[in-house]
Amino acid sequence: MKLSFIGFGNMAGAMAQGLIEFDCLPAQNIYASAAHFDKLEKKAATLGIHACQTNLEAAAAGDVVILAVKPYMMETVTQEIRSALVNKTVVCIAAGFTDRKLRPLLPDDCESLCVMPNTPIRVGQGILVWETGSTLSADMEAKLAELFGPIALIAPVDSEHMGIAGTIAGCSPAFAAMFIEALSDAGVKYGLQRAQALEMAARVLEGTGALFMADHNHPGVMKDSVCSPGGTTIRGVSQLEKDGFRGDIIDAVDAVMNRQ
Ligand SMILES: NC(=O)C1=CN([C@@H]2O[C@H](COP(=O)(O)OP(=O)(O)OC[C@H]3O[C@@H](n4cnc5c(N)ncnc54)[C@H](O)[C@@H]3O)[C@@H](O)[C@H]2O)C=CC1
Ligand SMILES: O=C(O)[C@@H]1CCC=N1
Repeated sequence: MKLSFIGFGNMAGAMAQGLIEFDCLPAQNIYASAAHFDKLEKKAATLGIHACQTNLEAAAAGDVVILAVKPYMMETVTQEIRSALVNKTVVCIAAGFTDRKLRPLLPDDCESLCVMPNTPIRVGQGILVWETGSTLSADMEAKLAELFGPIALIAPVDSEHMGIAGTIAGCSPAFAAMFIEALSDAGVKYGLQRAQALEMAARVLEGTGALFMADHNHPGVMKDSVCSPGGTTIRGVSQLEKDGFRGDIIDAVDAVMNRQ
């Protein structure tokens, strides 16, 4: 399979790197175009993929064309490459897109899918929110699931829930990074070296996530297993509740959803 990225920024780069490093696809099967060719060329050389001079050249090269520009550019870019999308598989990763919004931008003779990836796909720990009921053939759906399965949890959702699932998967790495930063700030405040505090904070998120994936215990049960009666942790938990920690997270998701 040959894969083309139209737009090769943070998200496309993370997807390509994940695919290559986890041996899902050889680098020479990946093509990309972007706004600035000189910048793209450097990135492409590091990964061993093909840098294309134009979007049309990149779109023509792939069996699967991944639309990875900003959402507001999608209309212009699809118009530009429309002729090259005939009989291709088109995958759109733009936030806020579902099949209903994407299809009018594409030629009739192509199959398409809307997904929402997240940046941890680069290290094989991603999520790929996947819109169900797409125009993909069963054969291509299986091929794409096989391609991305080793580097992402495939999360099928219906069109109505693409926005919220995309927010939980796609935006939350920023929220999680803020938690890591804040926890490390606290460590530094009490004298830890920044590098060690950051590694510990990141490992806490990684390890707690892994615990959940292993046991599927309710997070409340996981929290209780750390809080001894009259102990130290419950004091921190109590303060977080006073500060509205959980409400803040839900408010953050509301803020994203209200923008979509
Ligand atoms: N960054 C993230 O964590 C996630 C991003 N997305 C989606 O991925 C898409 C890309 O986002 P990022 O990679 O974060 O943005 P970015 O700003 O890092 O990358 C955008 C890319 O588009 C290129 N570009 C700009 N104009 C172009 C044109 N006319 N033709 C071809 N390429 C052009 C830029 O050169 C750049 O390579 C967006 O639609 C976003 O909603 C989805 C999930 C997560
Ligand atoms: O903030 C953004 O626009 C993109 C969508 C999901 C993550 N980043």
